[in-house]
Amino acid sequence: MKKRKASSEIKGGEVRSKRSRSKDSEDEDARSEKYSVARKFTGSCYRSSLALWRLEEGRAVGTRSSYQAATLRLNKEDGELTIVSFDDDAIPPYAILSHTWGADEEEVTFADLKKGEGKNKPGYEKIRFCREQAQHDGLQYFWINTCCINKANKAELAFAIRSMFRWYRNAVRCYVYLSDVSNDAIGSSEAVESLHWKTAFCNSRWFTYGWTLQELLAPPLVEFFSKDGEKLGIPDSALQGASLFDFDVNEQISWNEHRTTKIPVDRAYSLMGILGVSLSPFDDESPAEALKRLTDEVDKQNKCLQDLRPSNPRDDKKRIEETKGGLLEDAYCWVLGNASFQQWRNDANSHLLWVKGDPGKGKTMLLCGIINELQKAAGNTVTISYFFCQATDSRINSATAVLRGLLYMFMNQQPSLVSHVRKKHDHAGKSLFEDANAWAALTEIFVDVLRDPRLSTTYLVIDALDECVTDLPKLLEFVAKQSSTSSRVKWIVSSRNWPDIEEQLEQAGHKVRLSLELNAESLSAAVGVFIQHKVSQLAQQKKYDKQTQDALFARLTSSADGTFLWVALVCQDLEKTARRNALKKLDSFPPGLDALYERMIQQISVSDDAELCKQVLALDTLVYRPITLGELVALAKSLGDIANETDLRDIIGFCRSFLTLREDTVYFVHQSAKDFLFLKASNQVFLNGAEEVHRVIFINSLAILSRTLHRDMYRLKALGSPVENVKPPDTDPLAVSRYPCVYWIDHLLKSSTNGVGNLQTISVVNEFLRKKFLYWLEGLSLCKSIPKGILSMAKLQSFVQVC
Ligand SMILES: Nc1ncnc2c1ncn2[C@@H]1O[C@H](COP(=O)(O)OP(=O)(O)OP(=O)(O)O)[C@@H](O)[C@H]1O
Repeated sequence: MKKRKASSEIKGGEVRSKRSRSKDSEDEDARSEKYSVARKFTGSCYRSSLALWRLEEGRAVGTRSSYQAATLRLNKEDGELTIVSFDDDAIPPYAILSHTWGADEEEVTFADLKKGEGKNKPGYEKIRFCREQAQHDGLQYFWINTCCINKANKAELAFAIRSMFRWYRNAVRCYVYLSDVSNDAIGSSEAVESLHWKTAFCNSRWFTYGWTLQELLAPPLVEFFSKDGEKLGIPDSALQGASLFDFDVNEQISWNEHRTTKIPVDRAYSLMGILGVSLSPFDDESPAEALKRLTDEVDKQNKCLQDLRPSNPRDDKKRIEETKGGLLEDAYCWVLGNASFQQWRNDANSHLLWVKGDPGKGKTMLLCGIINELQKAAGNTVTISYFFCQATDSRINSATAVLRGLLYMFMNQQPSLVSHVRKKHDHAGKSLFEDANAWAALTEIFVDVLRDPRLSTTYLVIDALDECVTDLPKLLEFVAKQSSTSSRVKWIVSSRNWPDIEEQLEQAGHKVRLSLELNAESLSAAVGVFIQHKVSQLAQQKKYDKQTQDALFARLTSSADGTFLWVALVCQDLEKTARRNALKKLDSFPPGLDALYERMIQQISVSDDAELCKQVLALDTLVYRPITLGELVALAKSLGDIANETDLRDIIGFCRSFLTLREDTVYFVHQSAKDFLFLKASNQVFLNGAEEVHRVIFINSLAILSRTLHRDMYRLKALGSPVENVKPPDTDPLAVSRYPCVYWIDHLLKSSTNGVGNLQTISVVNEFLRKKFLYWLEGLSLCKSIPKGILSMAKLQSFVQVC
């Protein structure tokens, strides 16, 4: 194999590769060498990505390992520049310079500084500018690509190219030095002056360079300066805010379309950081090949992220806030001044905050507010990963789902961390996150991420631990252990006052507890704000007079007992009550959440549709995920006389104190409503026991599946079509079969007392499997639920064996 000879240097954001490799060298060769370089990096890049040297006037001192970039420090005492080394996880705040390069001989290089030379070069002006600006901004450290990378060291150079986006992103400030924009017009009228620099600004070379795009996009704060060091008035807000993940890949690539790089292929490489992927430059690669390699890598990365996330926690947060009626800042901001919260936030030794309280006390909304506040305070200089468990949604009610969601959010904010997931995902694919070993794999990845020095200060938030239905003990053990290990990571979890949770979180060191019951005064004031908001909303909507408003306010205040949900449920009921009956109705709401639910079930019990309502409530309480109206109609067929969706909508309307419809899917208004029915009203809802309802769902499921499953349901024709590429037909033949397909075995197992089935049941199952087994597998695959199906089959096998 030929030895590859390549050298490159970074130029004003340009990577210049002096490629001396013969044309006929094979890719294989390049790849193998590239990987050997890449392997060398892994050792070092985790240890120290931004190493610093010490420089004194004209002379460098100190030690420095290979391929570490240098950052300059201004000595306060003598005003001299020093270069100092830091480990990656201990880098102090620094400024970074973005600029375009002048001629080679004009720039001050790393070698110049090492020899104590370069002060007479024109490029020293930038160093002087950056030093003064950083000093002005109270920053002792700054980084400039001309002189902080030893370009003679290939490994260091390649490492720098791959790390550049991160270095720009982690800088506290980025100064864009426009050497072709001057303030000559100063002294002219304000309008002329403004017009002058704005024209020069728009025409600046800086905007046409490929590499400067990432220098514009990555940093949290970008400021523009003329060559005279005058700050130009570009509003910071225009350059801040949206995460690059919010943009489509093609759109991001198009941003670079009109930019140039000295070496054409570098236009593709300059997109690496922006697109969040890492490639080592190949010799003799054409721009088209590089772009193809880049987009292939982005595709792999996207596939990995798609497989990783059970749902997007950011969307879940938005949905939860919306369905709970919108987040009121004044109803959660009390927590910011709370002593326990402040201790957790400010004390470096407090790593875990446990927010605990009874149902409906506002924990979920409080955590939504805390996330917003942390984001506001820290911007994108910290990583905030959060997850909202919801027992009613099987995608987000397990310990593995929590880790997947948190990891997904990490990757979203720090794409370089994806490498930890890719290591395993590239081999195993999606099953990595779903098979029997998923927990082991995910915890391993998670620990690697938490140990990665590139991870910035991090907040991890998990809401509603009590709604983690599968493997909660494992999750608690993991949280307790991990929250005690890393000082850069702070955790917040919330749950109801469950002794099991308390017991396991007890194991965590450095924890702080925030009990809502023990903060009754603050909570009561917050509920007061909420009541005020709800009363004025209702008054507007129902046109209440002053007397009704006052009576409503007084009644809600006296009975709420610090429970937001009680207020929300009463107001929801009043929305459906005629204005003239409001005061009368008001007196009928008992204080306390359970009493309120009890009254609501009583009301349903005396209505004309009592039986149907209870059957729907019973069925909805026992299904494993929220089901659509269509699925409900199909599953409820033999429960009563519900003939169609319109009837069903009416029934759900009667059950509105417990159920709500969103985009044709039936949800519980709140987890506590479902818990109440299951735990405290089971004798009213499950007239013949919960097993009987499970049995009906199981029987109906098999009937639906026997009717709808057949060969090639989506008419794919070709065998082996990847399920990711399959789109359901307009009229989906599986529309009502999805739920039964995935969950029929769960209902079968729950329909028998002590897990033992009778012979009649076994023969029904036998008949179904004999006739439909392969079609069922096809259905599971189209529902993307093969892993769940396999686990269910194992359970079925054990069940059949004991019969
Ligand atoms: N800050 C807030 N802004 C607006 N509404 C709020 C706020 N806090 C609570 N609420 C209202 O109170 C209801 C209950 O709040 P939330 O769901 O957060 O309680 P919880 O303590 O998480 O309950 P559970 O433990 O039973 O899940 C919400 O549906 C919402 O209507």
